[in-house]
Amino acid sequence: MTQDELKQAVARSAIAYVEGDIIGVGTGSTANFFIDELAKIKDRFKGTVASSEATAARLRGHGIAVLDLNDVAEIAVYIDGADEINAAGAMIKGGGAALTREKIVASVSKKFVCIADGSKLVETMGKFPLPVEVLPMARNAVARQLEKLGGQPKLRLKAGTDEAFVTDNGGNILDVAGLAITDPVALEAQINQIVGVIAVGLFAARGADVCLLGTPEGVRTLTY
Ligand SMILES: O=C[C@H](O)[C@H](O)[C@H](O)COP(=O)(O)O
Repeated sequence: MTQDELKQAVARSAIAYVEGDIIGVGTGSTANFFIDELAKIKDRFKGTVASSEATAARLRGHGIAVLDLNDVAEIAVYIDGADEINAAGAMIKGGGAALTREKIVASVSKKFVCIADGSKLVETMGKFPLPVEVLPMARNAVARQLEKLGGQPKLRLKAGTDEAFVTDNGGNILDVAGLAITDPVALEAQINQIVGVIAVGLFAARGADVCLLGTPEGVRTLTY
């Protein structure tokens, strides 16, 4: 099975977790497969809250309503991919630069269902560089603080240019390599304290409740 086939399989399995009127929808290639599956049952719910402009555009392209989070009191389930996930359901996210909105939508959702191909399950997180969204004026100041934590931050660039990548929120991203994340909850709290950080792509204090993991033997369900 290809990685895309594994992603498609978990996206299909995630449909069983869709509940309530409003669905929280993540960002990325796995989330995109999920959106395509969600379109097939769009008469079963009222609308969605999107974690990025790209996700909102794909949902609207399928004729699915996208609501402003300010108009939504409660989300039963949030479904999204991850760059890494550990045995406790803590994740690194933000490879697709949507970490801040993903964290916000996840924070108001009762259940977080992570959908990922098997390669994302790791023992110790940190091989995937940890994305940190920062205010542009603070990017060098934040980078110096991240170095003190043992990381090697690198400013994410717009593909094929030497200009800084700009997120949906007007922020920049520092991708921090070299961290062996043995205590994700503590590191998330520590990075959140750095002035100039908008959000860190560690989802540990609020991790996944369920992970649907695509493997060649089938979809494994991990619950936390
Ligand atoms: O910012 C992007 C998100 O956190 C994605 O959920 C994450 O990067 C995983 O993406 P993919 O499903 O493309 O591997």
